[in-house]
Amino acid sequence: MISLAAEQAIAGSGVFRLVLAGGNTPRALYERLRTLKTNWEAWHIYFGDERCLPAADSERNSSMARDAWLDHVPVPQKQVYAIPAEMGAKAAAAAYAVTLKQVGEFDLVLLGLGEDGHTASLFPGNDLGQGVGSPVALPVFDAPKAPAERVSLSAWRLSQAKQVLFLVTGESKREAVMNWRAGAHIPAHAITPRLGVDVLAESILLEG
Ligand SMILES: O=C1O[C@H](COP(=O)(O)O)[C@@H](O)[C@H](O)[C@H]1O
Repeated sequence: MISLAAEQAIAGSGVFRLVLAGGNTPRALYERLRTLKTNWEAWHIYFGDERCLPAADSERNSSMARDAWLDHVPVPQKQVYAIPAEMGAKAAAAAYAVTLKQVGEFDLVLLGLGEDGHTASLFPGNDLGQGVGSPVALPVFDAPKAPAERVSLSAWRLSQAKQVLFLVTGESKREAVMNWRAGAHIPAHAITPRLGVDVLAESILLEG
């Protein structure tokens, strides 16, 4: 799906605008993408969320993506738009909104799903930035998963995408997926691109 989305976007507009998920789930996929035959010069890489840690901290989502994939392919460095979370959540959210100012619809947004239903760094009970005209990026100070301070694209901005693909792996995510399927308003439910979302669920026994 990623390779097809890239081909179609590059054929249509000359660029492929991809938003990356963080966490552990996408690591294996990112490693596989190292061998993809594509025009890497056309790829523009954004991040759905980031943890407020020093720039090269190994727990950062951007570090994982670089280590697993981006440092191994010739994507121009200036086309990897990391969230400057080392500045602190508020300043980084404002700076990333400026970075995204000239960027229209993303071609593909990759997202994960936490056991509590969070996606990117949009956690249950927090402002998800769902309404039209919500801020592009939200500072988060009380994430229940460490670190507490983070930056997340809003649900509204993540939904400005031609395609959205959730990557979900492991039994521990089953309840969240079942709740989502049953219509529960978990944060993932707030991602509403015009063509809907795709969910790739691996190693999860789904009933019904
Ligand atoms: O903290 C985060 O969690 C979610 C899910 O991560 P996973 O390790 O369970 O796959 C991730 O999508 C998000 O980007 C990340 O910051």
